[in-house]
Amino acid sequence: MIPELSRVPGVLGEISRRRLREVEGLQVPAEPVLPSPPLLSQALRLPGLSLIAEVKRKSPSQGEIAVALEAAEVARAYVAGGARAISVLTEPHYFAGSDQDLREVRAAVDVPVLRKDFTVHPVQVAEARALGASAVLLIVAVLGRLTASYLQLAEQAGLEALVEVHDEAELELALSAGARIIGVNNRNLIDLSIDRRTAPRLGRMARAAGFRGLLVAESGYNDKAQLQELEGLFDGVLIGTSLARSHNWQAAASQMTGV
Ligand SMILES: O=P(O)(O)OC[C@@H](O)[C@@H](O)c1c[nH]c2ccccc12
Repeated sequence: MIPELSRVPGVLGEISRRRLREVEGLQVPAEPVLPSPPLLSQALRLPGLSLIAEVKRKSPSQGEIAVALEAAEVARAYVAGGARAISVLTEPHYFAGSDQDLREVRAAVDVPVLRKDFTVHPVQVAEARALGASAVLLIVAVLGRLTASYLQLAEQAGLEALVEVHDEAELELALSAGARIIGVNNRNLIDLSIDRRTAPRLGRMARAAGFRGLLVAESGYNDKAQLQELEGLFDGVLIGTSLARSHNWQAAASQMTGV
């Protein structure tokens, strides 16, 4: 169940290999006492484009975004601004996230919480459940053919999965693995470049291939006008940097949602 990470190039390979070294010795956490969290799919099925707002302190592409932010406070403001789900980065080194951020966000808001991390080991799926996440991120460029196994693992743990793709071959893999929620990342995680044409292109391709599940466009959105081309094709949009960087998180989310 451990992906072959030596074949993953660029920054994505670097982060994933480091993450594996950090998590491989961890014990599977004891069964959570937390009640079942709300479903990400339900939030995405609401009418219009659902905003998944991300708690993000820094990133390899942007450097420092909002290093001092308080996760629960930001998440509450996002929800007040109309976000229908919260994404919490828990990778510690490149993104300055933590498991504690996720716990605090879970306790602070009622909407579904996505554990945004580089899933490279089964223990992370069990951990996500124990932390109160509704869903985990599965990056096809990292997991390759193991994507289907991790999807199963997530389902067994009572979690949904956002299956992330960036090109045609990854989309095909996600579809054949049986993904129900597909995220199309506009950012190339190997060289970190952004191309906002990626999401509409792969989104249309997924629908043309008969995909009836949920579609999320990810990365690189700075204002509401840029969301227009997603309407009617995507169910959700994942926004981090431009929201986290703003000085009024509620107003920034609200500007995107119209709430
Ligand atoms: O900050 P942005 O450009 O709004 O992007 C958010 C989110 O899509 C991005 O954080 C992301 C998408 N896929 C990832 C995988 C790992 C880490 C981070 C990500």
